[in-house]
Amino acid sequence: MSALLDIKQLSLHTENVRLLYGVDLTIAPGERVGLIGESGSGKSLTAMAATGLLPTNIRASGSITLAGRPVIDASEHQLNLLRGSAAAVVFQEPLTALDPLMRIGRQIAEPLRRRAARDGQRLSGTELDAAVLAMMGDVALPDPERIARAYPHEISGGQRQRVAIAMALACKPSLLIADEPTTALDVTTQAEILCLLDRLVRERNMALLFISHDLPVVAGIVDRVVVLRQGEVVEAGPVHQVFAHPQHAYTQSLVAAAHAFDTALGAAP
Ligand SMILES: Nc1ncnc2c1ncn2[C@@H]1O[C@H](COP(=O)(O)OP(=O)(O)OP(=O)(O)O)[C@@H](O)[C@H]1O
Repeated sequence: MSALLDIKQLSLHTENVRLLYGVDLTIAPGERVGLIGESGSGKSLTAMAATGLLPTNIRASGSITLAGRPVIDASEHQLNLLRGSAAAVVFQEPLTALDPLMRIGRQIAEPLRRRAARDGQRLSGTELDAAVLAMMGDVALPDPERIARAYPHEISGGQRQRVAIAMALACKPSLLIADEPTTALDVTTQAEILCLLDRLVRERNMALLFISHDLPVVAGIVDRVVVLRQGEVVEAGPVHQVFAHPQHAYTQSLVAAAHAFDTALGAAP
């Protein structure tokens, strides 16, 4: 089966700094891959490069193919055709994705309308309202009628992340990129959002690129992991294998830290 996302020998650099060195990362349709590494290792830049969202001061070399189309050096028009339908991104901070001055219902309606137009459909106002409420139900937002009328600052952080997920899913992407989607949330809400993503990705048969610095978080949701350190891939493989037998000293330290945390939790009164 041909890859949905195929990154080969991706290097990124600014005028005078190398940020990523020869990264390879492939995701098949429906596959779930974790990209892990410490802060500053290049995880977000890899995701931005995959969707053609790199800051203008960063140059890329190597090759990236998304849904069979080249991404590096693609025009904005070509990238706009890929964004949303081939891949959609959920960011760490949901407010990044939300317009503070627009009601939640309208924000979810916009990608739904665009997706329908792309499929050659024109939704009436009533159909669009119904689709928005259905989408809010899919991401388990409570009291959807009230939240549809609310502004982003009037709902909780966890609810905002559910809205951002709804907006990403409204585009029906083949690949969902989740860039540390639970880091800004408290522990209980983190677990709920992880469960939600896990369920939605399975139900919709989407591929997932899950970015995190936290190996145990990733382990529960992906099939395979790629470990980045200082801009280089140091290890990659099936998640259970990497967890049980980490080969690289850096991965070993991540696994040891996770076990130490579990032990500390087990010992807590
Ligand atoms: N526009 C930019 N110009 C120059 N350097 C940048 C730019 N954006 C990111 N970097 C640098 O590239 C490196 C990788 O950044 P990136 O955001 O991909 O890390 P990350 O692994 O996602 O970290 P975190 O977990 O903290 O989000 C960092 O050293 C960062 O400072």
